[in-house]
Amino acid sequence: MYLLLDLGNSRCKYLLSDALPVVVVQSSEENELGSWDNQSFNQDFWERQLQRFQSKKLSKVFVSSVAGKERKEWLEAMCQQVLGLTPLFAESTDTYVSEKLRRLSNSYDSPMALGVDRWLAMVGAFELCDTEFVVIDAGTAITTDWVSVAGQHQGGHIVAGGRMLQQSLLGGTGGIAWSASHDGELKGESFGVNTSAAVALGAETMIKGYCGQLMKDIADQAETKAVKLFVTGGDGDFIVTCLQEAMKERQLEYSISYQPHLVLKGLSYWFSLNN
Ligand SMILES: Nc1ncnc2c1ncn2[C@@H]1O[C@H](COP(=O)(O)OP(=O)(O)OP(=O)(O)O)[C@@H](O)[C@H]1O
Ligand SMILES: CC(C)(CO)[C@@H](O)C(=O)NCCC(=O)O
Ligand SMILES: [K+]
Repeated sequence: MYLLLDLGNSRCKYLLSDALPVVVVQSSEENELGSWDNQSFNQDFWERQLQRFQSKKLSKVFVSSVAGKERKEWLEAMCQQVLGLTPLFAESTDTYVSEKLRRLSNSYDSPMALGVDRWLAMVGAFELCDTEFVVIDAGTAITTDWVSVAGQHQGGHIVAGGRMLQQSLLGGTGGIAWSASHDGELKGESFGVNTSAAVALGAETMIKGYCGQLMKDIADQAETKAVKLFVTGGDGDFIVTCLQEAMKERQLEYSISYQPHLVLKGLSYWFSLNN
């Protein structure tokens, strides 16, 4: 069995699979899919999470991690201790060659500086279509990446996600935190009439505005009309709604594909084909 881990900023997603690459990432007789909250990387908690894989006859552990070097070393030591295996970490590379021998090219001058979750999500999407595409990963951060028909990464965005937008306000201003602590339920429809609602609805509006501008920029700059939009991440469902609204306003008809496990899918291809 292979254990694939997508270690995000707040959650860790895993897939147990008996074969690589994983074409359809879902729970089945052969595959087990799940996730846990990072719990601030509490040692005991993580040991318990990994212990559940001790009975699975693992041969390899493959990891996508956006954490720093120290955290990777910590995870490596824990996998060695609990599972008796040294995990292999995926990296952003200059080029990825697909199953159909098409090339996906990283646009960064230092390819490894591109977040590996972004690269793997692009790899996952690249294996799903041979058109121009955009990947939006709405997790702790929202990242957007645009890839041409020829597989050239055209660049992207990194934006604070919904929860982070709200937390930065609560953390950065004493008055807002105090007022929010005096709120009960969220009150207001699209405009909040207490602090928590004002902050939450403000964050939603920011994200809606971002999606609207993104659709405008894609419509203006895309090479083709057959752009495919791939959406993933914990807030993916909200992003899908926002993109649909934005497309309706502009009479655009791009297809949207919600792929909750795009990073795990990309991780399985990256290790299966290019390593
Ligand atoms: N149970 C949950 N725990 C934490 N966040 C959640 C949960 N359910 C939905 N979310 C939303 O998902 C977002 C986090 O997304 P995701 O689960 O993709 O996290 P992540 O993998 O840590 O993020 P990233 O991919 O940016 O590292 C949060 O902004 C939050 O709004
Ligand atoms: C932006 C995040 C944090 C999103 O998870 C991750 O992709 C990352 O650490 N990226 C490195 C910076 C970059 O992609 O340019
Ligand atoms: K993300």
